[in-house]
Amino acid sequence: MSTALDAYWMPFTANRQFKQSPRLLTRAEGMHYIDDQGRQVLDGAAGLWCVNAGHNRPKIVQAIQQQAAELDYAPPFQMGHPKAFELAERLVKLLPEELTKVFYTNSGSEAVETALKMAIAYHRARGEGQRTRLIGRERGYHGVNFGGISVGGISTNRKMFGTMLGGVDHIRHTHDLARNAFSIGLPAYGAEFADDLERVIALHDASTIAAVIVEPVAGSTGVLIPPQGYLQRLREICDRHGILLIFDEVITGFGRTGSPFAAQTFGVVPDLMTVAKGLTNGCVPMGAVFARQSVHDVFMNGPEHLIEFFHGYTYSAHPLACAAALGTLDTYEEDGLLTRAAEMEGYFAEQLHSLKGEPNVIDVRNVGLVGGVELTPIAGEPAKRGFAAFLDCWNQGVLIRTTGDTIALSPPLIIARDQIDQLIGAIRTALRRL
Ligand SMILES: Cc1ncc(COP(=O)(O)O)c(CNc2cccc(C(=O)O)c2)c1O
Repeated sequence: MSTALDAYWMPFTANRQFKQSPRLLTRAEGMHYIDDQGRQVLDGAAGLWCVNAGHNRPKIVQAIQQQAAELDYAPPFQMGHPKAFELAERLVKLLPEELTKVFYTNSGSEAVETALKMAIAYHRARGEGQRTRLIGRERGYHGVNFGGISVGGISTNRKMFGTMLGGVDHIRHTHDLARNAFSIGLPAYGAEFADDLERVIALHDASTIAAVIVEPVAGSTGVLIPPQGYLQRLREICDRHGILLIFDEVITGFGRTGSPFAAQTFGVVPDLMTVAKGLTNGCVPMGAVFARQSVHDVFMNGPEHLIEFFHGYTYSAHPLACAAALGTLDTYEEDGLLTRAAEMEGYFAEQLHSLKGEPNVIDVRNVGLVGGVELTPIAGEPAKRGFAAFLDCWNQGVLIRTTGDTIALSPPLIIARDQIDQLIGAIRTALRRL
């Protein structure tokens, strides 16, 4: 099948290189893709960190098919449909009890923009409208909209887009190769890195700061695992200064770290939480912001006929997305997937860390069913070794993600031991050839 490739301008892709040698996926089932050559490819990336239940799960497919035939679209402004409310009630039951409200979006980037706006509007509603500054973290990834790249800390995601990135600052990242290389699970050193927030607060004064946003596990930058005690310290500092803490759980949400959410894995409850990806098992675009009752209630003042929060999207709470999410939660619950990463963590870590000592491996990091293998960059050609590893694994029939010179693994949570062996074996073979 020869598909014309010219018109589609692809996202986050080396378009010219791809179109010279395209990689097209045509089907998927369970742990595998089928490419346009009929090759079976093991999915070591859950698509893009999102297909947590594995591909083409029947309950999800049926839910989408049925919904499309019943109610194709319902306006979410001043109108509703039952599944939007049913889904919100089910999601809240999976969350830490403090998080009781669900605001729907259509992606992780939109969830981040929503949370940032919600944080600033919250302080205004409390009479502290001067709290407009947002604090992100170096190496953070919070999607690609202007708010997300402003609080984000990856220069390649920011440098092309001008100066609309004001009103933010960043705390330092938590990567510490010197002390924490090859840590199994949470690194022992680095809780004190959270104290960098006190430096930023001293510079700007807490009275000007609305929120801090971090990924509990920094995914896109190359899987940085939070040092023991680090997130707890961030929480304490935010509480001390009346600053909202936002956990961006677009990647860690829905079982990735061994609990439904990283907040539960690490025992720290944020004030706002952003999710997407695993929310619908990647099948229909959807995101959400989970909020504490205390945040929500500050908005619920004034005349009852007035809109309390002037924000939302045409496709918020889309019926197809809600149906997909409900089918996804059914599948997670039936297969015990929201805690299976905790059961598989030990074996996954054992196999992943067996890569220590392979050529150019300078660190291995893991928690739950997410892992990072950091490689020595080729001098003067950053990311080239990483991409070569990706291509070599692809040619072996295994899909991995690489970010810079780090291999990022986030397989569907249904992965079996022999498939973990296949995944790690393909990486080992690739590393010995690079
Ligand atoms: C923490 C976090 N926040 C927001 C987003 C944005 O979500 P949307 O893409 O749905 O707008 C993300 C998305 N993260 C993401 C998306 C695509 C690829 C990769 C990768 O690291 O290979 C990571 C993310 O990881």
